[in-house]
Amino acid sequence: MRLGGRLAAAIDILHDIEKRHRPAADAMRDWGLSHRFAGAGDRAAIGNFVYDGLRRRRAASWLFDADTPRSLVFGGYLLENGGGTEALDSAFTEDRFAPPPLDEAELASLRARLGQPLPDAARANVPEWCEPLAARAFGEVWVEECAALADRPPLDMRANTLKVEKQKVLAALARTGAEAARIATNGMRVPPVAGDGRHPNVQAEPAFRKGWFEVQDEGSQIVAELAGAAPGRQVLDFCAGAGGKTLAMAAMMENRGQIHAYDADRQRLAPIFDRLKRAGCRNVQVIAEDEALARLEGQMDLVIVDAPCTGSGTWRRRPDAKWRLTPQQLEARQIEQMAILDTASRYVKPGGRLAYITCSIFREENVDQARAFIERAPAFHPLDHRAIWQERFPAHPQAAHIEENDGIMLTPAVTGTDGFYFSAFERR
Ligand SMILES: C[S@@+](CC[C@H](N)C(=O)[O-])C[C@H]1O[C@@H](n2cnc3c(N)ncnc32)[C@H](O)[C@@H]1O
Repeated sequence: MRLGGRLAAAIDILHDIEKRHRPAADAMRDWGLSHRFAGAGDRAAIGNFVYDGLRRRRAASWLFDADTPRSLVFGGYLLENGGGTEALDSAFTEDRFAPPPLDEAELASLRARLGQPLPDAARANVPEWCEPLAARAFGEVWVEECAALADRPPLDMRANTLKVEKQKVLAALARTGAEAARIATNGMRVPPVAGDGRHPNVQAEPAFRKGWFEVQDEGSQIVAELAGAAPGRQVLDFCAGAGGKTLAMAAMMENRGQIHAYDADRQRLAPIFDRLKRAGCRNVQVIAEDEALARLEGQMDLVIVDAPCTGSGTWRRRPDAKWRLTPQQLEARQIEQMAILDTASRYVKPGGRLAYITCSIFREENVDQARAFIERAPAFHPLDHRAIWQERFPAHPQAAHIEENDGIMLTPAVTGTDGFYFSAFERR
């Protein structure tokens, strides 16, 4: 396929996403199934057009003065690749599968706006109702912080030290372009793709099948490290899901002590069994029965709550979720977070630690929850987050937003990772 056909395909996929309110990944997959002639390179390029348009929706629609699949794809293309309207001309003239060329209104808007500084709202690229939330979270740098959430993400991995050292994994992955990550101890990173490129399919590598590494955002690795799991401890991962944090903690514990992995939704735990086996984790007990959970009350050295949240910190990877999110969903997540913190705290033993994690950037799900929890649960007090960070990552004192009593915030702009929040409390 040539550029014109690829752009047209991206527009079709965005129409499908919009009309049927479905996740971008599902629409992409269905398009692939009904267009089997498209090769891997075509799919990657089309995927980039779809995701770039969604990441930069406000900027693209400002450029065209229209919020349509067409303006998202063309705008995303121009913003990502630079250049003027002539960059699109060849797509229209040399390909009969191309979308109709730019009309007078589109050209007029582009002539007036292309090359002009973007207004704040367009640069931030978040839904209008999220702007005050972002301003509350980041103060005067909210536009820069949100703009970084609209960039293409890197591909991050974690070397599994239960099996092998990071250097050996990096050597095995040499042809993928993976390098040591900046902060996470066992992190490895392939930088964001450029142009119509795509990330290597690392899960097809023999090293992956051997359990030498996991695909995991560096921010997720960092918060797992901050939680403080150590060999010999008794740990409850209360929202274990597919086990991303569980696996990282099992490696930190060198398979000594015990991790109890629980999730209210058993279906979410399904992938954990294969992952544990592949990674060689032998100290993880997946909790399937409520009685088994009840026996842990007041017994745990560490309970981690990787809470269900809006996922606003992951908008680089799931930009379609950014536009689907509603204030009602934010409110529902806050109510769940409160209830889960209260329940999970029962399992912490005196002197033990409760770690609260979200992949959200909103204070409403982060600091507000941490402070409200302390109010409700006087047996707990916040730990010194500066000390926790300094102990774990002494070489990177500036790499996160840290407030001593209020927790640690990782962001694409400051940490170079997805957005994450971490706070920890100790039971007296
Ligand atoms: C952010 S995800 C967990 C991701 C996982 N820890 C990882 O690192 O891969 C949040 C999880 O919380 C679970 N959850 C939601 N409500 C819960 C509750 N009341 N108690 C325990 N888990 C809950 C969800 O099923 C979901 O799997």
